[in-house]
Amino acid sequence: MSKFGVLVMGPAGAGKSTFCTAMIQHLQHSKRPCFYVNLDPAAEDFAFEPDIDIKDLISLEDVMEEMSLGPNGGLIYCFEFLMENLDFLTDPLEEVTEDYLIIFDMPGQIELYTHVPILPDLVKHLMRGSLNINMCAAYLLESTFVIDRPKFFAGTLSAMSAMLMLEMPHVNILSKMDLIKGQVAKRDLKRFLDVDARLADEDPSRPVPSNDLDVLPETLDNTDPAKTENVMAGSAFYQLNKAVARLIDDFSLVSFLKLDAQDEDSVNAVLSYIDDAIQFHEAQEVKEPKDLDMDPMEASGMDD
Ligand SMILES: Nc1nc2c(ncn2[C@@H]2O[C@H](COP(=O)(O)OP(=O)(O)OP(=O)(O)O)[C@@H](O)[C@H]2O)c(=O)[nH]1
Repeated sequence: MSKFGVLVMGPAGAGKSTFCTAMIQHLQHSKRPCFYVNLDPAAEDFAFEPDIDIKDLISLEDVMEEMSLGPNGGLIYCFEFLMENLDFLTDPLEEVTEDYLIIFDMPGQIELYTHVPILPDLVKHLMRGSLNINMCAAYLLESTFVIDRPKFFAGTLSAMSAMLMLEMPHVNILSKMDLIKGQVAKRDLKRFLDVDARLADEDPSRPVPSNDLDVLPETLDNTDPAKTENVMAGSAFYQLNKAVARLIDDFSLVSFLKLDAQDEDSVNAVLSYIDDAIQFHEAQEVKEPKDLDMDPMEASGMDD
């Protein structure tokens, strides 16, 4: 029997916990069970009480105080401690059935996704060990980053780095779409997302490409003389930006879904992509005849 889960990741403040809350609410409205796992040892004030909370094992505050570590070193220590005490996760997760969506709310320190091998080891344990969880990652970036393109490219690269490191299906998400207000910002977003974005406006569930090489020359604000120097064609900085954009573009590695956590249709659209990535519905369909208490011969059509 498989289990199904999503690892909600992204930089600090990207809207991970808000998205988890919106997903739990939406799943409840749809009468789907979910199991909420908080893996942020610094998180407080949950809208929904987690079913597993890493803070019951170890808290960042205690580690920082007792080990005299800073927030990043403390977080790595907490995850190393979790890896030494995996039963804390495994035992309760063993009980979760295949109709549940397991939501893992992750910390925002980007180091965890890019610098150390802890997360790949944890993901391997969840996906390949006895738990056998079909998982995907949901990587959130703030949509307002699109207006500040160097920030957006950096964010896109960090999403790509997490994708390469974790080797699991990824759903990349532009969060806080409600903040994209005003004609300039909307035009910026639309131009940035180009043709597919216009299609995505018609179908909010359609993923949109992460980048568009045509917008790159405007990557930097040309009203700022200091920055304008960098935009000059041929400058090393410009060429580097262009090469990075082309690399991402050529491999079509990163595309984004749009999310407004306050809009249930938007949450539903993102959830559909997550369900597809983990093949949630296929497993439920297989399960249906058993649920309906059908004769196995009848269910398989062998009595015809
Ligand atoms: N306008 C708007 N604000 C949002 C949205 N999602 C989150 N926020 C706000 O963004 C801030 C950060 O949101 P969180 O959900 O705590 O972000 P996080 O990624 O879990 O943050 P860390 O746990 O610090 O990594 C909060 O003030 C939220 O209210 C959204 O869709 N729209």
